[in-house]
Amino acid sequence: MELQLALDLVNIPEAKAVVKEVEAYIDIVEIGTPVVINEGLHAVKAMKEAFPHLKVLADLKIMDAGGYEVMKASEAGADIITVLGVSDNSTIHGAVEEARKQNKKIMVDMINVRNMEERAKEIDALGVDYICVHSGYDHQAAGKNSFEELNAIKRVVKQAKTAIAGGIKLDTLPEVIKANPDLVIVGGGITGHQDLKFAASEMRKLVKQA
Ligand SMILES: O=C(CO)[C@H](O)[C@H](O)COP(=O)(O)O
Repeated sequence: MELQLALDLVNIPEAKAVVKEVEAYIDIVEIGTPVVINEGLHAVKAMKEAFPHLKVLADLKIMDAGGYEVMKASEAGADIITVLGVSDNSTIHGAVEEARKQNKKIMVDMINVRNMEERAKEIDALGVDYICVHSGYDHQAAGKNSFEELNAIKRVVKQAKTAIAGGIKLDTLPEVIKANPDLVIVGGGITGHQDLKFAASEMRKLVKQA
């Protein structure tokens, strides 16, 4: 099981400073959607240049023009790029095709997908690398999480790795781990903790024990 740090509410220097503190405990660093909106793909490039040993995920949440967007993120140095599960199959197909050319990976974010099992099965057949259940900030504010959705996709996904994101904290991580995802994505559970190193190292211990 791997641990991904999501960086959402920071600029490029702040993002680098956070990663410097916790780089020993994480497998993947995510340049979150708000960072890409604020800073552009320069943020991906800057992170890859600063931490070439870490995998960098560009959380573009692609909804259209899958091939083109994946090409641009790849040029910036992203190793993994996100596409939305609610997008058209042709978008996901284009993203996967381009990722194969560039030797990159595609993660499909299942945020706001309603027919979770059925859609996860279809997306798995499109050859994506990760399928990620996700309660976004607006759902989290309404007290929701994706723990049940993880069990749902685990029942049907045969090829892709499974991942979960959205409001995971040190105290809820053990429950998440019970469902055995391949990847756990944590943002505020690390960046909002008073001791970043402690939170990241404890999370790593739990994730690697599983
Ligand atoms: O993609 C995101 C929001 O859309 C976040 O990166 C993801 O939810 C992880 O962050 P957190 O653990 O703070 O919820």
